[in-house]
Amino acid sequence: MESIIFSNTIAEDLKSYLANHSFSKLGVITDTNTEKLCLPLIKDNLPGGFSQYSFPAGETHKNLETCTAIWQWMTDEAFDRKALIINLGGGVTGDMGGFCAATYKRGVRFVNIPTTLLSQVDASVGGKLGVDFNGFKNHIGVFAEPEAVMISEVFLKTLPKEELRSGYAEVIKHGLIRNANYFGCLKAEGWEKQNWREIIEKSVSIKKEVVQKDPKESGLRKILNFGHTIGHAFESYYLDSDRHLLHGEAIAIGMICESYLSVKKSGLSKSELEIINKMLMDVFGKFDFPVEDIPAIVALCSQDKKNEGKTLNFSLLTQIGKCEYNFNVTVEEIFDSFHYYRDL
Ligand SMILES: NC(=O)c1ccc[n+]([C@@H]2O[C@H](COP(=O)([O-])OP(=O)(O)OC[C@H]3O[C@@H](n4cnc5c(N)ncnc54)[C@H](O)[C@@H]3O)[C@@H](O)[C@H]2O)c1
Ligand SMILES: O=C(O)C(=O)C[C@@H](O)[C@H](O)[C@H](O)COP(=O)(O)O
Ligand SMILES: [Zn+2]
Repeated sequence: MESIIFSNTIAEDLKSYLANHSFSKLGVITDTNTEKLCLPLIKDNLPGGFSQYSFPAGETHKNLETCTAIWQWMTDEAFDRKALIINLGGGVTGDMGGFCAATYKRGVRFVNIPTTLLSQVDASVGGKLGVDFNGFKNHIGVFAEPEAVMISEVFLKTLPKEELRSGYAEVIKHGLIRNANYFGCLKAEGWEKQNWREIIEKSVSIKKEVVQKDPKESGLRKILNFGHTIGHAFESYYLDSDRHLLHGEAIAIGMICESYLSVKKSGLSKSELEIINKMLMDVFGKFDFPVEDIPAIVALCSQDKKNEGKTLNFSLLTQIGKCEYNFNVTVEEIFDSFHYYRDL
């Protein structure tokens, strides 16, 4: 598994990391925001002559077209197999930059420097890399580990509040699936004022523990996907619309719908469902969407990676802090969960 370095002095720590690792060329991948806001924090400590590529920020650019541009840049820069790539950005940069590195000339090494809360607590750990394809989330990708992940809260200073909140959805997920005490300590009111260092370290330890036991998601790792079967469907469906949802916002909707399904299918109590709903509604509010959209959103669930054949497999809660996987859910039950959410 990759080494994860928590750093209060990211520029110095990166400099010494690079001094201790040999590479033929250094490439830095950013998006347009992290180029402006994050690269200046480390740039002076990078070796002269590094090459940089920036793609337009946002999920709509997490696709094969952007990968082609990145692979072209690597080719133009004559990166060989001893090159090292640094992915400096959020989950989109980490997933896509990592995917490009892991496939270029069958794989060059890469280091992730996650700059959003979401990517620090979740996306940069566990080696899931990839891009969206024809409306399906992370449909094309590989598992490959970065050489190292360097996490620093300094980047969070410039992060917009809604992006911080998006990351908080994955934090809530970690408590719900694996640690009831952790969930109990998470704030709803005043959620934006927290000890992020403690939260990042706790979430990373939960994610690492699960991934170490099942790196390629043959079983247990599916619990990290709680809220995502339905959440991804919402995220994809509204990607190009004025109802656009951030990843965590979509997962928050997914976690409410899937907690409702957990009452029906995996024994979650109604009282715990209400606790979960209150937490998520207090933090995220209610997402309004037309009833006519429901069939198309439900249809997107059919491409979820946990499914086997036509069987829709969900990861569901048995209680707060415990999640199990491979629950077969019918299309009608998914419809019910959407109506439940709308009626809250
Ligand atoms: N691989 C995994 O295990 C995993 C886990 C969770 C999510 N994901 C993926 O991660 C993506 C979501 O990640 P994300 O929320 O980080 O999205 P993102 O990478 O799009 O970043 C969110 C926004 O914040 C900006 N930004 C990044 N760092 C900043 C900073 N320090 N200051 C100001 N702005 C900054 C970005 O430019 C972008 O506009 C989704 O594609 C999701 O599927 C992957
Ligand atoms: O690491 C995992 O495993 C996860 O499922 C973490 C999720 O938060 C993340 O969004 C992941 O990218 C989803 O993966 P996918 O296999 O459903 O595309
Ligand atoms: Zn996620």
